[in-house]
Amino acid sequence: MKRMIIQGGNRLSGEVTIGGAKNSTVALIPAAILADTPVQFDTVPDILDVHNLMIILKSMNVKSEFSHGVLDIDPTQIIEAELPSKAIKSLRASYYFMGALLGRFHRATLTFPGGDNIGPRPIDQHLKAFKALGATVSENNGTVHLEAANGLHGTRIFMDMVSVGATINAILAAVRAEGTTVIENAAREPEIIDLATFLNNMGAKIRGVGTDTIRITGVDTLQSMNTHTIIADRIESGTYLALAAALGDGVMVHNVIPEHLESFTSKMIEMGVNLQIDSDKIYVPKTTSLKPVHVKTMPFPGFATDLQQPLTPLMSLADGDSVIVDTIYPKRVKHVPELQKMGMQIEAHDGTIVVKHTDHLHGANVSAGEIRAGAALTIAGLMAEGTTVINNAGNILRGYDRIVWKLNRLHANVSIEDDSSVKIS
Ligand SMILES: CC(=O)N[C@H]1[C@@H](OP(=O)(O)OP(=O)(O)OC[C@H]2O[C@@H](n3ccc(=O)[nH]c3=O)[C@H](O)[C@@H]2O)O[C@H](CO)[C@@H](O)[C@@H]1O
Ligand SMILES: C=C(OP(=O)(O)O)C(=O)O
Repeated sequence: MKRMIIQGGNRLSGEVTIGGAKNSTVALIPAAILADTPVQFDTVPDILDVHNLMIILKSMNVKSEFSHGVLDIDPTQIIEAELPSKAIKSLRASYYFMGALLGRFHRATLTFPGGDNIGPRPIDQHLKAFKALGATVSENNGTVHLEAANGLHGTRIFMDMVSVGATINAILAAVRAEGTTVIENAAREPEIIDLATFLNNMGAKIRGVGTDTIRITGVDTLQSMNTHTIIADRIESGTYLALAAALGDGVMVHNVIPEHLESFTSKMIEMGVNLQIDSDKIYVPKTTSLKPVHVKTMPFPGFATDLQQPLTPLMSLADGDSVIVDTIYPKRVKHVPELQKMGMQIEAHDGTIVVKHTDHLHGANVSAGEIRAGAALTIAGLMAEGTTVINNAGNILRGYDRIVWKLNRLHANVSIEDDSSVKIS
């Protein structure tokens, strides 16, 4: 098990550069197996999810190499093989191999994915989309088998709820299907647009991404001609903005797409943070007084569920009660009892989180139950007096690019140890 050790109390200042979006990257890597040529991605975040996806690729004889933010994938010698269930279970997005393998081989067998433990995460809409496209679905002992014996055929799919994962999986399966597929009530997250940009540049015909109706006309081949640069991670951006406002003496956050963060930055401005927003960077000055806010998480462009936790330490500095209602994952409250251990006045009841003004946080031994709970604990640990040990720090490293290095460059004092007490960066 990995632990993050934080010596709290340092004020932060300087510059930080945001990496490529985790939620784009983890869809782009499975999408790469749909190509008939090698593909290359740039600004790839160095996160555990990427390394686990590379293990899954290897099991299919797909070579990949990752160095200095560039990931090369060669799917031209791909074979059908049993996929490693440990790697599949280590992340959520392994379920994108369902759509991608269906698109490539018209069949797929996978164990159920893992990912953050944030309440029930059914995949009924993914399976509904595969069935509509002509696949049969059978489940046995935690394994899903998909088979489209007569190929995949374009169809109309109305999603019962807005789902990022189901929208992406439907695109992956439909992109090489025969005919036209229309996805209605589709998710509109920027990462879906990024995926479609990658596929369209290889010859796919995907129209309407970013709206709730996506039209995909299947093509016979996908061929990559150029490097795909992954969009900036809006959740990592929001995390550093919140951290900078909570304990910064002036922090510049580079490589940000402000349009992807409007629901978040507008809340910070409402709190009284004087953000200076430029075209691709945001400066966070030292904050003096903060007002409480109410947040309701919604599908994009609403306030992201992945950003409610990183905002809680900042909310604890406001001069009143802030309220969070997570409508996407009402049970996503793993950060609450851990933050309480550090002295934060925070409570969760019936799907509502209330954060009260807290004068003093102290270091504690806590656990990152999921990635964004880990982000909240990291910020709280940096604000607290004394030492904080965050157990299960692997959950943080699943999705935060080179976080120890980035934080220490801002003058934090953070390290990661594993069970053998070996320090890693
Ligand atoms: C790898 C990735 O991109 N992960 C993101 C993705 O997760 P993920 O794609 O798993 O989340 P979804 O958008 O699918 O989930 C949205 C809601 O729909 C429900 N649902 C979803 C699918 C389904 O078949 N049935 C169903 O009931 C879920 O339980 C949830 O309440 O979007 C979430 C919501 O923005 C983010 O928190 C995750 O960071
Ligand atoms: C919930 C998240 O990730 P995943 O869907 O990969 O578990 C997240 O990034 O906050």
